[in-house]
Amino acid sequence: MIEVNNLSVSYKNKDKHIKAIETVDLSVEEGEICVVIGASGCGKSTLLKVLAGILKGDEGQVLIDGNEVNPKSHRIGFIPQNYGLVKWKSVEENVFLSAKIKDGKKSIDKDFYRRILKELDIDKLVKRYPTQLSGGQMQRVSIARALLLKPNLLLMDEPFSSLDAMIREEVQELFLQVWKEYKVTTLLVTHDIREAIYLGQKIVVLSSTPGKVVEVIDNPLFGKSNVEFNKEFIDMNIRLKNTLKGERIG
Ligand SMILES: Nc1ncnc2c1ncn2[C@@H]1O[C@H](COP(=O)(O)OP(=O)(O)OP(=O)(O)O)[C@@H](O)[C@H]1O
Repeated sequence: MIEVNNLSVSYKNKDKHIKAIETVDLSVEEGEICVVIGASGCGKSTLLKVLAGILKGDEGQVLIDGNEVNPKSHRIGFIPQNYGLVKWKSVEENVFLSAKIKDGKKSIDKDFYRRILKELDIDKLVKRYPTQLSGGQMQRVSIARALLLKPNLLLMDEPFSSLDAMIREEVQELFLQVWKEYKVTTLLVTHDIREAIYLGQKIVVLSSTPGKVVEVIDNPLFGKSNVEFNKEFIDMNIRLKNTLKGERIG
């Protein structure tokens, strides 16, 4: 279980002090997918970086199963917004990277590796380097790397944003399939309302900067495809839109 208690984070640049997140409380149950949605600049990436152990908060704490977050001891798969690929390593080496660091190359589940690469449609790109890939392809390599690690906690920062509509739906579905098999606790950040409704068992809405939690929704529409014209979906869409709009104005 992930617990974020009273978390505030700020950036200090020379004479400037930018508060990115203010007194955020949030919990994610074991095996749950929690989607965090909010306007651009509201602190979503900052929250994920603290959960990944890359950034420290000014106040508050982040606990994974009761222990302070520690990337060395916890198995955290992180898909950052800029994909986080190593430029001088091939696609294959990039995909192996996190699992290799954690467990050594010999322990990598090669069947799972082949399956993910095929389903993400990057199996023909394994010898290429990141500079030879499109944004959407780099995003899929980053997703493959995080999934191959078989993490206990998966942190995804707008992981499907560079994919075109058709591929996005396929990759979202693949993610749900893998999640159903491994039930990995997941925190996914997005500003796409449709994606939040499809992928979030729990949806947490953040206010505009500094990000505060304004609403937490247990989402009955989680994992349901082709529901865009159902009243329940339309109502949820309007509810989220209004909360986000209200927060931007307020
Ligand atoms: N390194 C930094 N130094 C100073 N300010 C920063 C830094 N990184 C982020 N910020 C500021 O902190 C706030 C939160 O940024 P963050 O990237 O977490 O937002 P976000 O919700 O992920 O945005 P987006 O949806 O556009 O990716 C913003 O006001 C941003 O300008």
